[in-house]
Amino acid sequence: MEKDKLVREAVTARDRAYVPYSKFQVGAALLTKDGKVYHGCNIENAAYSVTNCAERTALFKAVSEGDKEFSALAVVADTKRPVPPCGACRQVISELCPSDMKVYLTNLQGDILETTVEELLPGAFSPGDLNE
Ligand SMILES: O=c1ccn([C@H]2C[C@H](O)[C@@H](CO)O2)c(=O)[nH]1
Ligand SMILES: [Zn+2]
Repeated sequence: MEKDKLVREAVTARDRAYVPYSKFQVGAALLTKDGKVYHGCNIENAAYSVTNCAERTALFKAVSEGDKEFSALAVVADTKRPVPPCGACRQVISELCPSDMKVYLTNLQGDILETTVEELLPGAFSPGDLNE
């Protein structure tokens, strides 16, 4: 799938954000190796800290449906610069996606920062560090 199409999917996902507190809508679109797209939006809570970000929503939806092979992720918000994922999402992305996978960080003005999982969290704590 083309980058621009995946970004448009993320914009669609963003419209479904549940953000009564921050009013800051974020959307994500996660492409699987076999061409399926999982949408994610941020979902807030009156107990603020249990909010789930758009990126983790998309990843958790995919894994819970049995998908675990991913080829790209797009994220969008109404930010001046392409929206940077938070630290928690970087950790989860790095656990579940290949390190060389493309991540498209975007905003509503159409700026796109093309990065990779490894660049988002270099030296991430990973399953191999558990010494099992
Ligand atoms: O990359 C990001 C950054 C922030 N948020 C959400 C969390 C919260 O609902 C709101 C403000 O931080 O934006 C995301 O979903 N993804
Ligand atoms: Zn996050």
